[in-house]
Amino acid sequence: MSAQKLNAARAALDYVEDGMILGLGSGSTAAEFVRLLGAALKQDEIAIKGIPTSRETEQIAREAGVPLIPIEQADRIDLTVDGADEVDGRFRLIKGGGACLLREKIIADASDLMVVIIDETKLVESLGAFPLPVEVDPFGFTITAKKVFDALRRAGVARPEVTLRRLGDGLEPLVTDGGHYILDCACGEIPEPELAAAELIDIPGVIEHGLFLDLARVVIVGEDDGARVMEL
Ligand SMILES: O=C(CO)[C@H](O)[C@H](O)COP(=O)(O)O
Repeated sequence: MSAQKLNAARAALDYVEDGMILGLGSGSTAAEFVRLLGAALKQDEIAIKGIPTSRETEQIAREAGVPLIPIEQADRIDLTVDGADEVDGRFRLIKGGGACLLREKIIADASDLMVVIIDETKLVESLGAFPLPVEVDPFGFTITAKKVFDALRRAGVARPEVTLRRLGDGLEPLVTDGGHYILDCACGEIPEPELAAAELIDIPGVIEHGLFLDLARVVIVGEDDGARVMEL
């Protein structure tokens, strides 16, 4: 775990208050937050209820002693703390490097506040160097992949490359917690993220995409010896 990720995760604890329902993000930075949260709950006299964004985070939360509730028991979520693959100056994000984007977006969208925790490498001038993950139904995914390519072209991406994400052995497709596939879309740059988002979500086989627009209100950038908190 890098010091920057750890420092970002630690700074996010300041946003946690007694009685909150918390969305627990996925990925290595969010996992660190969950572990620190578990340790803080043992020390402080506060109680929270967590809702994990992935099976992996659920496991980490259980090991850390963070109490969990099923999402169906919450009609709203106070705060979500999650990582990101890229963050631009308008707090627009690419997420889904860990293939958890659907649950992450459902939970972020249901939250009063989304706090994003990242290291300095995730800050970008414009989105798209990190391949955009698009979660699709396995049925007809080759047709959906062509439609995704066309949609990205219409959104101004010059030469998108759309690749099915596979497991480490390179043979089997990766299957998400929700039973879907991931298409990784190398774009280089996404000139108009809002247009790309609108085009992608219009495709029948697309379940969700990794562009998180107008969701994050706080970005905490971990540095080597602390953290910088930015609020919109
Ligand atoms: O979107 C995600 C998972 O779907 C993660 O938040 C993202 O990939 C960042 O991960 P890490 O903190 O390990 O760099």
